[in-house]
Amino acid sequence: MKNLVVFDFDHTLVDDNSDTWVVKCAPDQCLPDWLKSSYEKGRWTEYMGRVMSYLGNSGVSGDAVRRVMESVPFTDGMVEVLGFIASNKKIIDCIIISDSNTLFIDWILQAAGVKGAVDRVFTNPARVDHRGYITVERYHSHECGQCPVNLCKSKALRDFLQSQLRGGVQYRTTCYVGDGGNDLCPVKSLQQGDLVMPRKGYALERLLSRPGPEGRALKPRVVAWSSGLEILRELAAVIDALEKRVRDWRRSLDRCRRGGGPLPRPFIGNERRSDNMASVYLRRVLIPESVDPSCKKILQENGIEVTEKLNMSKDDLVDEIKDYEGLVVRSATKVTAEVINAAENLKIIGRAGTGVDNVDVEAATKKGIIVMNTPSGNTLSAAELTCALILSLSRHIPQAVMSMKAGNWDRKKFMGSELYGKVLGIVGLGRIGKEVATRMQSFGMKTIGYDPITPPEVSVTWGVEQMSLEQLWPQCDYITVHTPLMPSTTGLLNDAAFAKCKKGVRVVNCARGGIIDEDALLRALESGQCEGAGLDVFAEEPPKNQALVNHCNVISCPHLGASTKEAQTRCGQDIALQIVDLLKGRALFGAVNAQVLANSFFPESHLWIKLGEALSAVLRSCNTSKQPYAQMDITTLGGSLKGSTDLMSSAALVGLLKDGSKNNPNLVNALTMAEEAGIRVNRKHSNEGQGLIQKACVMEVSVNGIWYKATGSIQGDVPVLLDLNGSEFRQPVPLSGNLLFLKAAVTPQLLPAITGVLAAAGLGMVSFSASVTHEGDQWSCIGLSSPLADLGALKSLVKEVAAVSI
Ligand SMILES: NC(=O)C1=CN([C@@H]2O[C@H](COP(=O)(O)OP(=O)(O)OC[C@H]3O[C@@H](n4cnc5c(N)ncnc54)[C@H](O)[C@@H]3O)[C@@H](O)[C@H]2O)C=CC1
Ligand SMILES: O=C(O)C(=O)COP(=O)(O)O
Repeated sequence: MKNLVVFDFDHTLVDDNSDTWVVKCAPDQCLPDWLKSSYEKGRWTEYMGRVMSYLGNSGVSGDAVRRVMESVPFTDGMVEVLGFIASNKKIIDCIIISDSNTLFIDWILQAAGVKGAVDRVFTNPARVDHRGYITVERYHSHECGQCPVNLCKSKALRDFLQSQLRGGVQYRTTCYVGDGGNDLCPVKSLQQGDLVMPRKGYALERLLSRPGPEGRALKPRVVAWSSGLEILRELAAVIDALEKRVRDWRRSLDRCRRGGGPLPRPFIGNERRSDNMASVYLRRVLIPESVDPSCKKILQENGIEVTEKLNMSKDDLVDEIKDYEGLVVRSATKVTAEVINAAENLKIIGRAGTGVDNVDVEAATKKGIIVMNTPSGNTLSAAELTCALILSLSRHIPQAVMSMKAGNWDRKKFMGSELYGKVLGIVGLGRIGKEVATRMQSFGMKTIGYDPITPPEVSVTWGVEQMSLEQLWPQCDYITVHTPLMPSTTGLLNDAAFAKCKKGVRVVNCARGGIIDEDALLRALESGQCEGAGLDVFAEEPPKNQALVNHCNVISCPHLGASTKEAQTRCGQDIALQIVDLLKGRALFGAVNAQVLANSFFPESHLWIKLGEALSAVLRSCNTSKQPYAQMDITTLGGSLKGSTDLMSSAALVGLLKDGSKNNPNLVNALTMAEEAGIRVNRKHSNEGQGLIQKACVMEVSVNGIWYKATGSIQGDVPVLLDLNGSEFRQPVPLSGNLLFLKAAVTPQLLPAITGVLAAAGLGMVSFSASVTHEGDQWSCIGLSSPLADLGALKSLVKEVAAVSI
């Protein structure tokens, strides 16, 4: 039996509203007032029709709209969720029911390469008409009094379920993931055993948590989510439950075979784990600091041996790490290049938290070790501590507490100032920066900020106006930093920046020591340019130099941003589950250095990885000079390989670099190793398949100015060669086994002479393919029962010979 996942689109799969995103195409990126005010409640599709006509009339082409739509951001973790669904298609069907339109959804899914996860989309039909304008129509008419006129999601879902039932498909569990008020109607029709996943902080969650009938009468289980990881976990649990059923069923079958029980009913389900190349073997994990116990428990429940050894010195860690395939740390453990290079077996470094500045990610990548963190587990706790420090600075709470404990009652000394109406500058508008902004706005603070990546039109939707740092410094009463520690953020707030600030500015650092230059801060505090600082983090932890900590206007904490029960539980669980998901080949979440692996969880991707490796093995064998490679060009062809170019390039490099390199190349380090070996890598995708071949990979390598080229594809479950060095194989050559490639002018004597050599070596011919003749020569590929050890005897018969075992 299958499971069904139903997604809303806007603010669920994507982190914005695709219909309002389209305004970015409009002249000056805004719509005229007459158009905006023409919206009538419940008649959104008609309004969108007018918006699209307006865009058409303004000269905005369908292609221009498509380009803008392709930039709509996916919600955190949703691409991974879709990847997971795509790799479990045998047991998960997935549909989208949305008030957007067919064009937008299609473009956005296609651009992210996740369309394969979705079986059906129920939304307003849209098309580009003969004028090049986009037109949108209502999805259907319905009689539900509670939904907008164009779409009742409940009816769409009911109709789909009924038509599936007619086709013999009944779902075991339906999981509905949504955010908005119009998701309430379908959710009410779900049954016991189903699951509703409302997005945290959005209308659906509020409606479901009301004490009224909506919340109470609901039959399905409700689990709120804020990132795709939580959805992934629920879906993974559904699959685990299914796998348990498979195990139980097998046991019953065994019993029956031994004559001990009735024949169990046939079981239909996905008994095969996705066998992609990202699956990693992990037996032992070391935890050298205090990580929530749930981490150890989850890892152990999944058959991993866990050793906790706290307070290890650097040398102890260098000694100890050799025996482990996994390492889980927080911020105190410094995972230096020395530690990494001593870690002979290490495959994963898990950071139960956000910042990875304590891990030498570059050294890990070079060694092919995956580094992953739990990016959202402690966001709220860090944001709350930041707010607490801002409040404490404004009212001198810590100093007043200390004074009272010393027996004083000093009301004058601790005169504060209100936050209301003050300006808070937020440098770094990522997860934590955003949460700080929305919380401090409730105190009436004006929030301004700077972030080189977060678009101003996005931050403005949560009340933060962006500007340059030059403009920001002089306006702020308070400044808080929320960037990672990197060369570009080290000393971001330094003497020069303090000089530009308002006299009496107060600063908070809950991100990383060093983002605010500590010496400059002390000077600013002493001169009165800075009136107070709230510090949770220090350049050196614990700080040996106590000058800042001891300053009367500094309030400080020993790196407590993530130290809440909730954050620790989330981070501990998240990192363990992420490791388990990776081991089981389900999904890759939170990797900071192995994004290329994320695509390896899509169906068929393991075959494409195999093809990349096989093509490079063929080309490697052609390079008889054994000179180093200067360049590799990879082109993927065909729409469905869009998004797989990087993965295929890394796979091809793995194949190319395997020869003669000391380090083991893998998908994580292939690109870095190629760079080190001086190989220029060019990656390209073209949506056009070549001739009849709709999906293919073309790989070319150059050695000493000579180019070798192979084109391959997948047929059934097998990588095949279509073309070698310009000679086309009309009958594709399966790339497996012991293969002999020969280039020669076609003569009647050639084949008997070759078979004679093979027979003399005691080898049988398993297969034979020949290319079309190219410039008088033909490439042949002979499959052999065993590898031919000595190619010498063939060299006198042919122009080129290469042997490879795949
Ligand atoms: N005190 C504590 O216990 C905790 C500290 N942290 C620290 O907070 C940092 C931020 O965490 P998140 O918000 O989750 O990360 P995030 O990745 O969501 O946001 C960081 C933002 O900084 C921006 N940024 C990068 N360079 C910048 C620059 N030069 N100027 C301005 N902005 C820049 C990025 O574009 C990004 O939007 C982490 O890197 C970590 O070091 C995180 C959790 C707990
Ligand atoms: O997650 C982060 O970046 C933090 O700074 C939290 O560090 P911790 O896990 O508390 O050592």
